[in-house]
Amino acid sequence: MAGKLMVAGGRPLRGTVTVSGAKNSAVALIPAAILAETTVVLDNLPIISDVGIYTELLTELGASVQRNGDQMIVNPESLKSVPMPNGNIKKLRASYYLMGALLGRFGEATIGLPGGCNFEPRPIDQHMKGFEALGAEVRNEYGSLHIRAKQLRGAKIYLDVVSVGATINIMLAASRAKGITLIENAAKEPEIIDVATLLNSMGAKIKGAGTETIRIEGVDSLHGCRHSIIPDRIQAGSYMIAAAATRGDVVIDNVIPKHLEALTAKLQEMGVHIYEMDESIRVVGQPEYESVDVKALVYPGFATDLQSPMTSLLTQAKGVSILTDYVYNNRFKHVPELIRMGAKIKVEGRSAIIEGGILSAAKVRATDLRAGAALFTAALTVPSGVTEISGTEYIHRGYENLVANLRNLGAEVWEEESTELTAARID
Ligand SMILES: CC(=O)N[C@H]1[C@@H](OP(=O)(O)OP(=O)(O)OC[C@H]2O[C@@H](n3ccc(=O)[nH]c3=O)[C@H](O)[C@@H]2O)O[C@H](CO)[C@@H](O)[C@@H]1O
Ligand SMILES: C=C(OP(=O)(O)O)C(=O)O
Repeated sequence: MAGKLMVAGGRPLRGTVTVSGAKNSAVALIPAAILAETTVVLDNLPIISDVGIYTELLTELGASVQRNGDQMIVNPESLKSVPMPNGNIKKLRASYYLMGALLGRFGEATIGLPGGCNFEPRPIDQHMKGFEALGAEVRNEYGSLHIRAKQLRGAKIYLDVVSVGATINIMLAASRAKGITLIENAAKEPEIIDVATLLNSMGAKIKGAGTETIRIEGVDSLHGCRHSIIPDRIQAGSYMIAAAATRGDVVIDNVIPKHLEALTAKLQEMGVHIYEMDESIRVVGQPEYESVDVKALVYPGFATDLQSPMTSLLTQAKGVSILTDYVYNNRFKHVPELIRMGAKIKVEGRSAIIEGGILSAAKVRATDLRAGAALFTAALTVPSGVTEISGTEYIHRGYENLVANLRNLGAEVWEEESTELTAARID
């Protein structure tokens, strides 16, 4: 449903919120499951639209998929490598993992170019470079990639850019290649370790996930297993930022505090009080914050997926902060919308220069998932009036139960069906 999120801000968030499993793991683990020849059970799945679309994609491929709350049972016994040029494949970015998974399982895949949050061009040349190094032929015809290999063979692959998606896609295909694959300059995000853990439980032989060199010894077949998904560090980080922005006091539960170190350090530098427990983090907001400079980098640096909501928090600091994204060249679609809410922000190259000040209610549009996070964070700080955020379909890609969670924390938030008929802004 195209909807709008209505936020009457100005209330500090207080209480406890429990974070779901990680979107960026889930959307890789679900396709990884089809490499198995028997049933895979995934626990702690987030209930978000990306997972719903992936459930449909697996069904279209002939797998039997059962969902019970946060559990998914995938039986891939009747799976086929059906060409998937259009439809659901275009609805999410991580559909590209079906390329690696089908290539590993059947030696062939025909998959349309991915959709999802296109806040800037997001090439997948490194994925293709990896498949080709493994011996596959890749043809791009009418917006679909046809990938074929008579026999995948292990290879040494140096990634020109550190890419989460390319690292995982190559791991998926290489786990069924003959011989040894080395991925050099691999991404180190926790979700990569999660995927390697699942594949190893399925019988793969992967070492080094979480470091810059991953070694995969191909195996002849993979089998079913049961796996629990890691907590979503981006959802957790978003609640931490919202708690600080509203000067609230929130315990965020079901987190791995180590995954959030870069954010925690930055919040502390601003003056936010943070207490880490084994599986939870308490964030206690303060009346005043110092301005800081933030650099979004690959893991373990500050996550680019948190830079948009962080932009909103920095509007609450004294003075001028500079936020630079070194992962994406131009991930600032949230900035013009924040400016509509009275924020003083200038974008120069890959940096946003943010001057602190009070925001006001406005009608704004989320054009991607984390732009949505930036907007609900900003709206929660607005002292009076109701902010209307359209584009909730993006927000539902990555935040399980957002409205209920924020309401439990004392926010006045609700969702309404959008009556906008066109993409043009009518306000
Ligand atoms: C489903 C998922 O896990 N999505 C995450 C994943 O996206 P995704 O895996 O798509 O992002 P990448 O890590 O691949 O992208 C990092 C950078 O490398 C560039 N690049 C990437 C691949 C490629 O073949 N060529 C190339 O030039 C991209 O344009 C980008 O500038 O990591 C991003 C960076 O942490 C996060 O923002 C996304 O939330
Ligand atoms: C950009 C994101 O996701 P995706 O790569 O799935 O579009 C995100 O989670 O912020």
